[in-house]
Amino acid sequence: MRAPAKINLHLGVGAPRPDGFHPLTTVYQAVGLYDDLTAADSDTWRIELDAADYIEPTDVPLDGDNIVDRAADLLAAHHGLARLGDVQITKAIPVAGGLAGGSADAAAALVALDRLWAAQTTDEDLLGLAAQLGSDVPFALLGGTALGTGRGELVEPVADPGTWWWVVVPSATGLSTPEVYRHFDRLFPDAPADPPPADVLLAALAAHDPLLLAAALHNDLQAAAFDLRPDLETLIERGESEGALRGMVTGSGPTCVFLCESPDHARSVAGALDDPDHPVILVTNGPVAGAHVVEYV
Ligand SMILES: C[C@](O)(CO)[C@H](O)COP(=O)(O)OP(=O)(O)OC[C@H]1O[C@@H](n2ccc(N)nc2=O)[C@H](O)[C@@H]1O
Ligand SMILES: Nc1ncnc2c1ncn2[C@@H]1O[C@H](COP(=O)(O)OP(=O)(O)OP(=O)(O)O)[C@@H](O)[C@H]1O
Repeated sequence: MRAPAKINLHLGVGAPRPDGFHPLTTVYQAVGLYDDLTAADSDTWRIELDAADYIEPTDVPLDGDNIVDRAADLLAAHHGLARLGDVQITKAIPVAGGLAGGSADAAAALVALDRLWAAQTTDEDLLGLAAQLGSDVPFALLGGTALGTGRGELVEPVADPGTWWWVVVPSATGLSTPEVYRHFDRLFPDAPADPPPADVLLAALAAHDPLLLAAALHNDLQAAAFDLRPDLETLIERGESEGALRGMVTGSGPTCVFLCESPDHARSVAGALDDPDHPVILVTNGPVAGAHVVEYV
């Protein structure tokens, strides 16, 4: 199985609900950075990790705190099955980066274990289980480009013809998603109950106009991320002065993404940003498929 990272092209955040979650209007796009996951028959349960060289393996828990472990528990309980299998995660999505890497693994695990256990879970039930695992997990199943509402777990595909090019700049240290939301609450105690809508962004996507999209990119968590990590604002200013159409923090950060006109343009912006503070710079595109089976030959 292969599952993609996401970026949020629009992230409108409202005042916290009684359950503590924030109502969102978000536009997700799945981009071509992937975690791979395989699940094999076993009479025990085990998770192993193989991480890209820019990922610190100790950042990913391998015990019950791994979201794959939780996904397996939930799916097994749903069907009254025993949780058995050998799971191998090959991680390339930066950890705690705002790219929903854990959510990608959870989505991949649900689909891989459903096949391994011949459980034949319906799509509707898979989406329901995904939502219990995390707000970003249903989108990792769906992929493409989608409007997310509720706390982000209600997803529906939107029109996004063509391909967009992105430079993705992860950070050596992550940001905690709950901490960024808490800081948003401190900065914006009067946030509206209804999150800002995504209409302008959706129109830019449908028109496939890069300048319109650049102007429409929006992230209500960006101010909180900048406050916690002032270096991110400097990085975005640098990327834009190096010619990116627009730079933005994705999700709760700290990963920054830069919209570019073409693969060549993206490679040139990536080259200009390369420095000792940013040893990892990735060029990718979207939209791409959600969690899907890859047959290895
Ligand atoms: C920042 C985003 O990545 C944007 O897509 C998501 O909103 C985060 O989604 P996620 O990591 O799947 O988040 P969850 O695992 O559902 O929630 C983790 C924590 O983030 C905060 N959280 C998350 C989603 C949301 N709509 N409001 C929140 O306040 C809550 O403190 C929650 O306890
Ligand atoms: N399979 C996993 N991969 C990565 N992190 C995991 C995994 N399982 C549990 N975690 C824990 O979850 C935390 C958040 O990781 P993740 O990479 O999903 O963050 P994120 O990309 O910021 O998520 P989001 O964008 O959905 O808020 C990590 O710090 C780690 O402790």
